[in-house]
Amino acid sequence: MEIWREFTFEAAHRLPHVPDGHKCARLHGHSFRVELHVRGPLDPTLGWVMDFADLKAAWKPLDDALDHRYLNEIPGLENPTSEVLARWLWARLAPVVPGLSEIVVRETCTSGCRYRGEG
Ligand SMILES: Nc1nc2c(c(=O)[nH]1)N=C([C@H](O)[C@H](O)COP(=O)(O)OP(=O)(O)OP(=O)(O)O)CN2
Ligand SMILES: [Zn+2]
Repeated sequence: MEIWREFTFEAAHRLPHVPDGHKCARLHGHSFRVELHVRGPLDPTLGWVMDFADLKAAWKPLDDALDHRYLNEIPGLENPTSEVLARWLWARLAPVVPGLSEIVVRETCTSGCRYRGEG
């Protein structure tokens, strides 16, 4: 079974490697949305895969690191695309969230990235 919890944070970024004239080279901000998915067996007594509160606790240090920040200044996020951010989050969350199966990063309502720990 799989559960998920969604988190949001506000941050600014710019994409330094886009072609000349690309709008994303300019400093701008997003209300980022992040889904953390966890896959595992249903505990027969507790009736859950994992307490949603445990996901919230795992997210807290990431929120502290990202919310109301300029992402480009954060080590590892010098080119803060959704893809780079998803991989950056995975590296920090996989060691502390057993069964982490997927991270979804949404920059806007219509675009985002789904990452399952592959290359
Ligand atoms: N593969 C990726 N492409 C783009 C990323 C990204 O992270 N990965 N990021 C951006 C920009 O950050 C941009 O802010 C978001 O892109 P886009 O969806 O194009 O933004 P809009 O909502 O403004 O889209 P419109 O259709 O132009 O309204 C760009 N590409
Ligand atoms: Zn952007």
